[in-house]
Amino acid sequence: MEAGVGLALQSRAAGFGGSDRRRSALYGGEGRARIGSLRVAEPAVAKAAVWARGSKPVAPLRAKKSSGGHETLHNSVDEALLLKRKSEEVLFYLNGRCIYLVGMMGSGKSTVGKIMSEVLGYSFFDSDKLVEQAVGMPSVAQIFKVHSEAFFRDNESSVLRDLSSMKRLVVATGGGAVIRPVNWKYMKKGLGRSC
Ligand SMILES: Nc1ncnc2c1ncn2[C@@H]1O[C@H](COP(=O)(O)OP(=O)(O)O)[C@@H](O)[C@H]1O
Ligand SMILES: O=C(O)C1=C[C@@H](OP(=O)(O)O)[C@@H](O)[C@H](O)C1
Repeated sequence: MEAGVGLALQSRAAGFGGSDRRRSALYGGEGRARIGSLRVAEPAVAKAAVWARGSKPVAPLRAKKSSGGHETLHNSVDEALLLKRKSEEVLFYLNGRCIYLVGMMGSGKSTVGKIMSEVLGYSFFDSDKLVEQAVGMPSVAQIFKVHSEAFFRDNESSVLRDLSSMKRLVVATGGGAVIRPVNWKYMKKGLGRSC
């Protein structure tokens, strides 16, 4: 998810898309990312100018040598703040539509989802937790162990089906949810529901 945030930022810097009005609102007209500051570990990035909101570009930031020898870029930006600003920016366009976060295990879906849901005034659901509650077991690992992965996946699909009829949700899916095509059907149905 960190890379995802970075990508989001890169796409912001490169011109995120959308109307000119929207882009100028996001980037202050210069077509550049106007962000607070950024704390992100990006592989092998030598230098970057970070445009601080409301000021001239700050001096290019020197990459720091990390133990692995790769240069990484660390800035002092609060990703949570960045996510909050991004959520505020997209809220108008969502019109109550749900947000489904997909990604590898441990990529940050739940962490990011909770932050976004607070800003958006949406309900947050972690599909893993809903499956644990539905099955009455304390963890996904236990479900895998006592029942099976297929049993878990069946319940995961049932949870996503139920969520697909709701609105104003941020849903952090399990890393393996994307394996089943039916889950994509449910997520797309959920995305299509607006206020
Ligand atoms: N942007 C981030 N920067 C650093 N650590 C993060 C970030 N997002 C999540 N984490 C950490 O990574 C781990 C997995 O995050 P989590 O949200 O549970 O991932 P997922 O829901 O995709 O499995 C947690 O320990 C969390 O604190
Ligand atoms: O990738 C996977 O197959 C899984 C990822 C986990 O979700 P997180 O991505 O929330 O860790 C959880 O659904 C289960 O352990 C299966």
